Amino acid sequence: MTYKCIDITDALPIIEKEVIVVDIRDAVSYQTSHMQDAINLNNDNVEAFINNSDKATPVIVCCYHGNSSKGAAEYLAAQGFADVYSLNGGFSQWSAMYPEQCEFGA
Ligand SMILES: O=S(=O)([O-])[S-]
Repeated sequence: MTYKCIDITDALPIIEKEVIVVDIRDAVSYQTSHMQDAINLNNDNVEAFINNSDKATPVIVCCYHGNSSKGAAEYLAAQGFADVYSLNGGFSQWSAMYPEQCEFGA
Protein backbone atom coordinates (compact mmCIF):
# COMPACT_ATOMS: atom_id res chain seq x y z
CA MET A 1 0.00 0.00 0.00
CA THR A 2 1.19 3.44 -0.72
CA TYR A 3 0.09 7.02 -0.46
CA LYS A 4 -0.78 9.71 -2.99
CA CYS A 5 0.28 13.32 -3.13
CA ILE A 6 -2.65 15.63 -3.46
CA ASP A 7 -2.91 19.30 -4.37
CA ILE A 8 -4.74 21.72 -2.13
CA THR A 9 -7.62 22.19 -4.54
CA ASP A 10 -8.10 18.43 -4.90
CA ALA A 11 -8.01 17.98 -1.14
CA LEU A 12 -10.96 20.28 -0.53
CA PRO A 13 -13.68 17.90 -1.80
CA ILE A 14 -12.10 15.06 0.19
CA ILE A 15 -12.07 17.18 3.34
CA GLU A 16 -15.76 17.80 2.92
CA LYS A 17 -16.47 14.06 3.10
CA GLU A 18 -15.51 11.66 5.85
CA VAL A 19 -11.80 12.00 6.38
CA ILE A 20 -9.17 12.05 9.10
CA VAL A 21 -6.81 15.00 8.90
CA VAL A 22 -3.50 14.56 10.70
CA ASP A 23 -1.11 17.43 11.25
CA ILE A 24 2.48 16.39 11.93
CA ARG A 25 3.85 19.87 12.63
CA ASP A 26 5.18 20.78 16.07
CA ALA A 27 2.67 21.28 18.87
CA VAL A 28 3.03 25.07 19.03
CA SER A 29 2.41 25.48 15.32
CA TYR A 30 -0.58 23.16 15.58
CA GLN A 31 -2.02 25.04 18.55
CA THR A 32 -1.63 28.35 16.76
CA SER A 33 -3.63 27.18 13.78
CA HIS A 34 -4.43 24.02 11.91
CA MET A 35 -6.74 22.57 9.32
CA GLN A 36 -10.25 22.16 10.58
CA ASP A 37 -10.69 19.03 12.74
CA ALA A 38 -7.02 18.08 12.32
CA ILE A 39 -5.40 15.84 14.91
CA ASN A 40 -1.84 16.71 15.95
CA LEU A 41 0.02 13.48 15.36
CA ASN A 42 3.33 13.00 17.17
CA ASN A 43 5.56 10.26 18.49
CA ASP A 44 3.50 10.03 21.66
CA ASN A 45 0.12 9.43 20.09
CA VAL A 46 0.88 7.79 16.75
CA GLU A 47 0.63 4.25 18.08
CA ALA A 48 -2.78 4.87 19.66
CA PHE A 49 -3.89 6.64 16.51
CA ILE A 50 -2.96 3.62 14.39
CA ASN A 51 -4.63 1.18 16.77
CA ASN A 52 -7.82 3.17 17.21
CA SER A 53 -8.55 4.58 13.76
CA ASP A 54 -10.69 3.11 11.03
CA LYS A 55 -8.16 2.19 8.36
CA ALA A 56 -10.77 2.48 5.61
CA THR A 57 -11.34 6.18 6.27
CA PRO A 58 -9.19 8.40 4.05
CA VAL A 59 -6.34 10.18 5.85
CA ILE A 60 -4.81 13.48 4.77
CA VAL A 61 -1.39 14.24 6.20
CA CYS A 62 -0.46 17.89 6.57
CA CYS A 63 2.98 19.29 7.44
CA TYR A 64 4.51 22.73 6.87
CA HIS A 65 5.14 22.68 3.14
CA GLY A 66 4.31 19.19 1.93
CA ASN A 67 7.68 17.50 2.28
CA SER A 68 7.77 15.65 5.57
CA SER A 69 4.12 14.66 5.19
CA LYS A 70 5.24 12.26 2.46
CA GLY A 71 7.25 10.14 4.89
CA ALA A 72 4.43 10.16 7.41
CA ALA A 73 1.89 9.26 4.73
CA GLU A 74 4.05 6.39 3.57
CA TYR A 75 4.35 5.16 7.13
CA LEU A 76 0.59 5.30 7.73
CA ALA A 77 -0.08 3.51 4.46
CA ALA A 78 2.34 0.80 5.54
CA GLN A 79 0.40 0.47 8.80
CA GLY A 80 -2.71 -0.48 6.85
CA PHE A 81 -4.49 2.78 6.11
CA ALA A 82 -6.06 2.22 2.72
CA ASP A 83 -6.32 5.73 1.41
CA VAL A 84 -3.57 8.11 2.52
CA TYR A 85 -2.79 11.49 1.02
CA SER A 86 0.16 13.81 1.51
CA LEU A 87 -0.95 17.41 1.13
CA ASN A 88 1.18 19.27 -1.41
CA GLY A 89 2.03 22.74 -0.17
CA GLY A 90 1.23 21.80 3.42
CA PHE A 91 -0.41 24.05 5.95
CA SER A 92 1.32 27.15 4.63
CA GLN A 93 -0.46 26.85 1.31
CA TRP A 94 -3.69 25.51 2.75
CA SER A 95 -4.03 28.39 5.22
CA ALA A 96 -3.26 30.92 2.48
CA MET A 97 -5.93 29.50 0.18
CA TYR A 98 -8.57 28.37 2.66
CA PRO A 99 -8.27 30.39 5.88
CA GLU A 100 -11.96 29.71 6.52
CA GLN A 101 -11.11 25.99 6.67
CA CYS A 102 -8.66 26.53 9.52
CA GLU A 103 -9.00 26.68 13.27
CA PHE A 104 -7.01 29.24 15.19
CA GLY A 105 -5.95 28.63 18.77
CA ALA A 106 -4.77 30.89 21.50
O1 LIG B 1 7.18 20.30 6.60
S1 LIG B 1 8.11 20.33 5.48
O2 LIG B 1 8.98 19.15 5.49
O3 LIG B 1 7.41 20.45 4.20
S2 LIG B 1 9.24 21.91 5.68
